[in-house]
Amino acid sequence: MGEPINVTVTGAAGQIGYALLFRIASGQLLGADKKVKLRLLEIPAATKAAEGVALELQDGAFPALAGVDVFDNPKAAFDGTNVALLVGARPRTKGMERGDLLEANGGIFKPQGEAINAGAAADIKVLVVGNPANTNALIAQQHAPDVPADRFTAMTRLDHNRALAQLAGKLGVSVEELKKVTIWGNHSATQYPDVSHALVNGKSVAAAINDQAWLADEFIPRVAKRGAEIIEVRGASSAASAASAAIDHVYTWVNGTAEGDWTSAGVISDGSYGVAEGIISSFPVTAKDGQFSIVQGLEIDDFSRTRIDASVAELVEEREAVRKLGLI
Ligand SMILES: NC(=O)c1ccc[n+]([C@@H]2O[C@H](COP(=O)([O-])OP(=O)(O)OC[C@H]3O[C@@H](n4cnc5c(N)ncnc54)[C@H](O)[C@@H]3O)[C@@H](O)[C@H]2O)c1
Ligand SMILES: O=C(O)C[C@H](O)C(=O)O
Repeated sequence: MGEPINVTVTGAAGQIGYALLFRIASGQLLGADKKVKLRLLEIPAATKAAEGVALELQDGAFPALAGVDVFDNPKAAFDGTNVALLVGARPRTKGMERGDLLEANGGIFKPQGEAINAGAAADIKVLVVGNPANTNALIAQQHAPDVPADRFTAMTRLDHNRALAQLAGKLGVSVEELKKVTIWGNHSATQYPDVSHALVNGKSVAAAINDQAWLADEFIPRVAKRGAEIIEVRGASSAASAASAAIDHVYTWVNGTAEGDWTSAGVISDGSYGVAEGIISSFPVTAKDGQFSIVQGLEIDDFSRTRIDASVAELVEEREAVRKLGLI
């Protein structure tokens, strides 16, 4: 199995943490052939609860789990870490948009970025889940100048999975029959779930659905507002599905995308598709040898252009807002 891989999870005593940690311990984050050492970071008021989770992890007797440590200090928690899952942040409640959390949560990601810069392993990979995920990832990245910028990613895999599930339901197929679905932009209601390149068993999804009104007026808002729907129906923000998407994101990053397919992830923009350089935006990405690459050369029609531009404009505004708050 080789040396254990250090995985730091922030917000370890929270809802997502509880759903996530046991899946990591069972080997689903990186592959069952790799041992993991968990490093749980919490605020001081919640370290006791995190210690309780650590006891339960021990009780799972997971062969892939090489150890669990609990920290209340980011410098210690990120020291030598290979994979960092930045989950710890306040979730929104009914009636809020994720952007409303910028002021409440943004401050968490500056010291964490600095701690990653100071002590993480050279191969560090960071996934930001805490909302607003894209801009929080940007804040962390901006405070880690010695870490390659492409190691900071934000989670839009949950949106991607939601899109797959909605399309599979509409078409009466299994999710594995779908390929090349894309989420563009922000993990917010402005995101653009795009099926214009998507395939079902090798044929165009748009042609198979043959209903532009359903795509524009039902599918897109359903996916983009699913987080709010979960909060409304469940009474709390999504947790197990978010944990599942975090597992998928990192597993794909490390183990690669399948030939002829791609996934969606918030990655630093190099200006591809006219997306403002330097923001963390969701793109269609492939993964190979532990690296995400933005899929190049896709045709963007007028409908897609308008939607991508709207979400990117929101991300640029969020960047301005955190500049004004002195967070970057
Ligand atoms: N990107 C996505 O798709 C997605 C999906 C679901 C939820 N989320 C977001 O994930 C975040 C966590 O959600 P949750 O339901 O687990 O919330 P939660 O309130 O149950 O847990 C959050 C935990 O983070 C801890 N925390 C707060 N500040 C911290 C810090 N500075 N360092 C370490 N830990 C800290 C809290 O003590 C708490 O235990 C929220 O911001 C939520 O909106 C994102
Ligand atoms: O919507 C939220 O606030 C939680 C999360 O980002 C989600 O998409 O479920």
